[in-house]
Amino acid sequence: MIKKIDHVGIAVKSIDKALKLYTDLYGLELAGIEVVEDQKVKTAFLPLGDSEIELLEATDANSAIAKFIEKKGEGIQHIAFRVENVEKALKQAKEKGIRLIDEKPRYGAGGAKIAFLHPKSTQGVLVEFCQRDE
Ligand SMILES: C[C@H](C(=O)O)C(=O)SCCNC(=O)CCNC(=O)[C@H](O)C(C)(C)COP(=O)(O)OP(=O)(O)OC[C@H]1O[C@@H](n2cnc3c(N)ncnc32)[C@H](O)[C@@H]1OP(=O)(O)O
Ligand SMILES: [Co+2]
Repeated sequence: MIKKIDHVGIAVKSIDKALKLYTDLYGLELAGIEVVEDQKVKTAFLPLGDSEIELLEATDANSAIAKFIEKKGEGIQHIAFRVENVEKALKQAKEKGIRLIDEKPRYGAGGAKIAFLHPKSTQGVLVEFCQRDE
């Protein structure tokens, strides 16, 4: 079902500040910055091999990212698995009794279709299913 790690989502207070580390020290290239209103986040994608780093900054106090940082501080917030078809993946997860955060796909950065599983069902890892129609 999952084909690869599409990206690792890292919650940061400031993308500008975090970018210095990812570009200057790690030598990654910034591929793009996109605000995803629906998720109340600003994202910055940095390709890394077959995957990407996604830096996430809250655009609103009610953002999942704002709450995450409030409670846990900055850090790895989710892992995104690339799937062929998000709807199918959600159906399979639901059939296996996995608690869904999203019953239907939502808009993801770069026009991806994304949906989240609840960490309570996934050994404490917030998982994002991510479909990109390349
Ligand atoms: C757009 C872009 C893209 O890729 O295109 C994105 O990624 S958007 C990325 C940002 N958007 C999202 O993350 C959307 C999905 N996330 C959510 O709906 C929410 O963050 C959530 C439901 C996972 C948690 O909501 P919340 O913080 O209000 O809830 P709570 O604080 O009560 O958390 C409920 C339980 O989940 C745990 N918990 C909360 N957040 C995480 C996390 N990131 N990873 C692992 N566990 C987590 C808490 O410790 C708690 O466990 P305990 O009870 O044991 O303490
Ligand atoms: Co993501």
